[in-house]
Amino acid sequence: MELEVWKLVMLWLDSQELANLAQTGRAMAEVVRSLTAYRAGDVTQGQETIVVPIVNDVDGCRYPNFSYTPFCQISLISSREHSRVKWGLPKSPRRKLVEADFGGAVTMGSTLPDAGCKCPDTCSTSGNVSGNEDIGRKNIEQLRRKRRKLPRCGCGRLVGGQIAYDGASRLRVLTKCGNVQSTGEYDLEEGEGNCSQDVDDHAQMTRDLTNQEQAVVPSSLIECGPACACHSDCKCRVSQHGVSVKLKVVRSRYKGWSLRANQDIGRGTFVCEYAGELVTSTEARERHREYDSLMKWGNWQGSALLVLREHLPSGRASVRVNIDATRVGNVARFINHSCDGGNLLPCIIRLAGCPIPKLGLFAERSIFDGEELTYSYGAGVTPGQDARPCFCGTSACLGTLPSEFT
Ligand SMILES: C[S@@+](CC[C@H](N)C(=O)[O-])C[C@H]1O[C@@H](n2cnc3c(N)ncnc32)[C@H](O)[C@@H]1O
Repeated sequence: MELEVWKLVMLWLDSQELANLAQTGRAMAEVVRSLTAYRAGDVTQGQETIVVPIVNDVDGCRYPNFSYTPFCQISLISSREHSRVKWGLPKSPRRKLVEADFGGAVTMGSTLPDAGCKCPDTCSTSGNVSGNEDIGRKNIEQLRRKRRKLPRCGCGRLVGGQIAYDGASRLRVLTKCGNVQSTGEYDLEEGEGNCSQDVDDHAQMTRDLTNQEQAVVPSSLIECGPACACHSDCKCRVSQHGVSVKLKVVRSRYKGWSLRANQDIGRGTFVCEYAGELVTSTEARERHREYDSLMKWGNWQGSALLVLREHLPSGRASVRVNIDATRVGNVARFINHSCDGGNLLPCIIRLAGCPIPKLGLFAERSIFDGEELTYSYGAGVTPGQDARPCFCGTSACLGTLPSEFT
């Protein structure tokens, strides 16, 4: 069909016009090449402080089709409109990488005024000592004295009250079997449990939260948020500055795109949050159906629709948040599943004054430069009949990807 049109056009053009047309074609090809290079040079399109390159040594696919957003945004389109939008939402304006706008948007009319801290600049919890301050035992007394002058802050804590971050802003890691491993810092405030006490508390807490021994048990923590008085540089806002480590998006042979470390990453380091469109559960179900049918039709790499459920100790879900990063999302949308739980630890993060929790992804162990970043899409989820094959390649591989219709 196209060939016939081309012949028809050529019949109407004289040689000069043909030459002009060829020149225009070359110029347009150049523009397309530079746009492709720009897109492939940084998947974030300049919206993170760190450039994330795209590498493909496998096939001709230059870059993935989606629009980048550093933080979750509320979806303004219905599922019917959504199915007509092929290439994400209109690009969001360049943003300052502090999450005030996200917090502001979702807390409209529902800000919890008393939930935040009143710290003047940066918060004072024992885990939030500046990374430059070397906390040797001999300095503890000195720091204690310094702290007494500052207001005590309730932010930067795990569920249960333990300090969430160490002095270098690393999560005090909760492992897959549910133990906290201290990263070696000291708790400084009087009346606080020591590290071994934390281990016991967390082991108990995670036993309460799940019956599945090997499940990844997301920890839950609270950071300073829109209701707090402290500055955006506060040490209790670790997850609010976008991607924090060097990453790259790499094409893989069997799993489509994947996310890899582009530097060594220390255990407990915040890698990124899972950002995308926040959608209602009805909308999420409609999109799930749409993605399933797209999958049946062809060479589509799959959805990045994540359902975050927070459970009460009884096991009953208390909060459900649907984040769809398929058309609009951040680097987390490239993270593939691993049946052994992978090297990332999902952690529910609440910002003070913001009722919608988000999902942070932390290094569960030391990760080496070039290693693929993975986590489990759903431990204990029984795959349905048309579950897709899993290529995680681990000895724990169950053969199919976890998926459930919720
Ligand atoms: C959130 S996306 C991950 C990025 C995706 N690979 C891409 O190219 O955009 C989830 C999709 O990736 C693919 N995927 C993820 N983990 C996989 C695995 N272990 N084996 C096979 N495919 C996988 C599936 O198609 C899944 O629906």
